[in-house]
Amino acid sequence: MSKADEQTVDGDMTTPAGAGTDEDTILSVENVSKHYGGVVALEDVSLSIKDNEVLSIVGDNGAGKSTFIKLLSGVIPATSGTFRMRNEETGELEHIVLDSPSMAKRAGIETVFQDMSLSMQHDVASNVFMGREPTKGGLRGKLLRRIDREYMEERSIEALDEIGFEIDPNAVTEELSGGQQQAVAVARALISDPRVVILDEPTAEVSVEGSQKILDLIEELQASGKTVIFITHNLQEVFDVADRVAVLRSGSLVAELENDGTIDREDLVGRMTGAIQ
Ligand SMILES: Nc1ncnc2c1ncn2[C@@H]1O[C@H](COP(=O)(O)OP(=O)(O)OP(=O)(O)O)[C@@H](O)[C@H]1O
Repeated sequence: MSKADEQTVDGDMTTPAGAGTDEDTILSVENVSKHYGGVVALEDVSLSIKDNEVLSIVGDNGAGKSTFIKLLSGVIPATSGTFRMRNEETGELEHIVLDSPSMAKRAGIETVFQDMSLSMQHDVASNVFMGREPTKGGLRGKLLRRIDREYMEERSIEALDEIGFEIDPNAVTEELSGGQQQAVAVARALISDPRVVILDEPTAEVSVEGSQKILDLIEELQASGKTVIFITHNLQEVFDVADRVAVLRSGSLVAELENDGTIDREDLVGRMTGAIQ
């Protein structure tokens, strides 16, 4: 059953999913623009991302989707605008600076880019922990600390199991299917227990079967309390798993729609192309 159907059947009609008040917001994007020289990639985008929702970002080629997630993941700085994130302790939305990937990670935002940035010749456990290898040993500085391979393998199995995949931690990554590789990339993102997970076209290079597993994985992430931002060109996937849809066109946010069964595919396409203003 698609998300829209579920909400039509089971939804609380008094508070439509994602209807959102400020208290629901986990990440607030405020008047954000990105210009590359004279090219306007994003212009004055404001969007509240709700805690624990699956938000899909759609738009035609060049609409600004990649730019938007590069800003959220600290890969490129915004030209102007503000980001605020809910502080878990105080409950307040607090200004965050997203000037580098490590700052985004520190804020609790992890991104799985379309290329997944996996090291294909290395095994699964090495990829899950890439750059964050746990160590053990090192008695009063006399022994060198060494990588805790046993822990890496155990934790990789667990992390993959949590998202519904059973993959040998010693398997060479290039020998996995596209869907399994995507799962390894997601498991790596989850190792630091982020609050917001961004998936950039996770099904683009994956078989139909694999795509369904990725959609299930998105639902698992949501069930485990994560907020998911999901970029796709496949509108059926949007209808299946998104709570809300944000439409970008020529760098502007032109629509925010609840996936409550009322979105008309042609209307959505029209908003993406500009046929509907
Ligand atoms: N590094 C860059 N330098 C100059 N212009 C850029 C750069 N990156 C993106 N742009 C421009 O910014 C605009 C938005 O591009 P972006 O890649 O964010 O769109 P997109 O929605 O992700 O497109 P696609 O679906 O094709 O990936 C486009 O006009 C693009 O040509």
